[in-house]
Amino acid sequence: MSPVLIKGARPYGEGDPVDVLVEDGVITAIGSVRVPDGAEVIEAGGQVLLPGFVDLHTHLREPGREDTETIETGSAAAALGGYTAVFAMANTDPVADNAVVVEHVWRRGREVGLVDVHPVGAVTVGLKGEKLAELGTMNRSAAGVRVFSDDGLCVADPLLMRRALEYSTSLDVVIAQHAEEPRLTVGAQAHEGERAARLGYTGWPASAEESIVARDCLLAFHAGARLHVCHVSTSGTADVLRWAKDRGTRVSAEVTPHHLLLTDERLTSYDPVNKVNPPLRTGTDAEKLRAALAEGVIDCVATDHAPHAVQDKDCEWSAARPGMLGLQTALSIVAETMVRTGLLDWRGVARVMSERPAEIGNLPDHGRPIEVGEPANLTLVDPDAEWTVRGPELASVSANTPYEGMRLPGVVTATLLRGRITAREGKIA
Ligand SMILES: NC(=O)N[C@@H](CC(=O)O)C(=O)O
Ligand SMILES: [Zn+2]
Ligand SMILES: [Zn+2]
Repeated sequence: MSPVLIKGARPYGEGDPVDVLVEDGVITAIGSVRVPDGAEVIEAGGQVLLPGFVDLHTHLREPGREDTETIETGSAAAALGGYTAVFAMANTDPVADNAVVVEHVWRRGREVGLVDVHPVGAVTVGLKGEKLAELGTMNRSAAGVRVFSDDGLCVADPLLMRRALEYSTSLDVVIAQHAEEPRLTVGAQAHEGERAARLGYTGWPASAEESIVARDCLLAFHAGARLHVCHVSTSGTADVLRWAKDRGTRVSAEVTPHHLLLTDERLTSYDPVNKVNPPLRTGTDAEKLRAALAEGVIDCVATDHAPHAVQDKDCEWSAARPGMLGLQTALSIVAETMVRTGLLDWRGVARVMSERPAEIGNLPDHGRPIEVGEPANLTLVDPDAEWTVRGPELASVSANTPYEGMRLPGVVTATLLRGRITAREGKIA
């Protein structure tokens, strides 16, 4: 593997530009560095250098729905979006609820080699919410599963959730919950509020999320277990998290880029590209979520990248599947909602997109400081450049981006995985 010299980059967007030399997958020099023989040179021109992003919440759809995304195409989207590691959710077909499936996903991710693909294991067999899957077997498999979730569905039974949390403590793994009380969201189509009412959609109330988060925080507290809350969407959930953290609960939480930027005002377009679970909420929710992320009450950003086929999106709202693409647009949405607004600086972006997710997902080689001797998982971002989102040009098989045609700030210009360039100038290397 040839050395890579990143010339004139600003780590965390701070200070004067420096050269960063990468050899054998490790950062070996930072400062003013002479170009070594055979080195690939990246002229950074003062761009922002960050630790490679880590996504705790991705749907890669393989096995089962390769017509919408594969581990290969999803990995490409991730690398182009600045990611060096992703956690692939278990709601595949077959479900990733056993060692065979999680090892398959993990191996395929390694073969593709663009990002580290860490399979999430299901909490319950077949995501049915009836009995616990063999968490220990998945944890001890080659895939080394460290995050478990029934995402797409909520582990609604409190006894089962309690057992999962208690069992998780002996494995030192985290249970990630899709917080949705199913009894409160029967037939739900959109955020419960004035807009949904006017359009005649059954509402998805904030309380369906908040009641599960409150319950789970209490269960986790009493079990001494680690809980991770997926895609926080309401300001009330942020309040519950603040309370739970204050009393010492081992809880972490993520917010998606779309819940930071988009609101239920989008409903009036009737375009199912805006249908997602949990639904787009109000402008006040989005504002409070941004503040909670800046404050650390919400730990990190996760994409909930959810590719869907044309026939599952280009249809009547009520028949459409929920979910939207996220991997290639996440950095730009964070730049727009958090950096341009002054809520986070680039060091803060490193925290919410790399360091915290790596800690929560227990990835010791990711989210590391940009220092000599550290693994070279790195992302170079041009903070001043802008680009226009075009669904069909994204690397995903699917094209269901809610940002179609939008001009966004922040362009990922290079991604390095263990010292190897995986993406460069918008192309897979
Ligand atoms: N977010 C979504 O709307 N959809 C996800 C499932 C999920 O994250 O709950 C999917 O798998 O399509
Ligand atoms: Zn979910
Ligand atoms: Zn999801």
